[in-house]
Amino acid sequence: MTTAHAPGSVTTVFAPGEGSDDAGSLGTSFTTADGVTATVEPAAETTVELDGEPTGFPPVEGVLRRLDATAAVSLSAEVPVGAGFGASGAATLATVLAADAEFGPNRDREALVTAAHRAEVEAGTGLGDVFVQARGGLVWNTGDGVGRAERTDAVSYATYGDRRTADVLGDADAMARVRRAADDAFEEFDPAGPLADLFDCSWTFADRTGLPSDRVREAVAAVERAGGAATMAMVGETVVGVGADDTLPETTRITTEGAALR
Ligand SMILES: Nc1ncnc2c1ncn2[C@@H]1O[C@H](COP(=O)(O)OP(=O)(O)OP(=O)(O)O)[C@@H](O)[C@H]1O
Ligand SMILES: CC(C)(CO)[C@@H](O)C(=O)[O-]
Repeated sequence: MTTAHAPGSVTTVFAPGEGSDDAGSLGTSFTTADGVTATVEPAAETTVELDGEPTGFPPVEGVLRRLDATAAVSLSAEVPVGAGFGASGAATLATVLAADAEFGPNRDREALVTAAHRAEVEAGTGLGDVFVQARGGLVWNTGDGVGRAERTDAVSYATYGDRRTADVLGDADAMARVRRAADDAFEEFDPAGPLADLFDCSWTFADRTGLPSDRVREAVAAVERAGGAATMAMVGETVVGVGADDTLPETTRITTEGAALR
């Protein structure tokens, strides 16, 4: 039995990449210390459980097929699933690291991360989360290559429900709005600046995409009234904020640690 952990990741601005699927998306994201743990054991056929309950998990099942492995996968999530924390990517990345260590043949890390990414793209559950989760930190690509900053800021959040990323990525009108709004947001982005400025600029992006629900809008407004800054975690019913500690009930922090065996 082998266990691996991958951090969650929150994407605040994104745009689909223009190149091959393997290039990942453009955007700004940060990894969260809270993530997903996967424990993998040999089994005649693949099964997945999440926090003790049997479930279907297409990108996890897909990445095992890519390794030509069958396994019993037990996932434990410290962040909500389907809520903008990249839990699907974290589950897939932790599974592929653990499965390769358990079954061999000890592929290099880049090959495993690429396999996780392809499984995410195929399932429609992510466009680049696993690259961020493999690295850790504040990670961005606004069109000039990947940048990374070692940040450990505290972040508060509230989650109001789940929303399938695949539904949003498959909506052509929504994605056209996303592309237009991202172009402007990338011009404002300053990776060395305070997180509050990133969240303000990200909220301008989110607002223009039309993706935030009324509940998300109300929570962002409440944080702003309390003197903080907040935005929507793409693509979930989740608000992340700084500077208004009591307004959002949960807390996590940016981690610089990427996915690893435990
Ligand atoms: N109990 C569950 N609730 C929600 N999703 C679940 C559950 N069990 C398994 N899944 C799977 O988890 C995946 C959730 O993927 P999705 O991309 O929507 O969310 P996420 O990765 O947590 O968030 P995001 O991509 O928005 O950051 C889907 O493949 C879904 O089938
Ligand atoms: C698709 C996405 C913007 C939202 O889940 C992000 O997770 C990504 O880039 O993989």
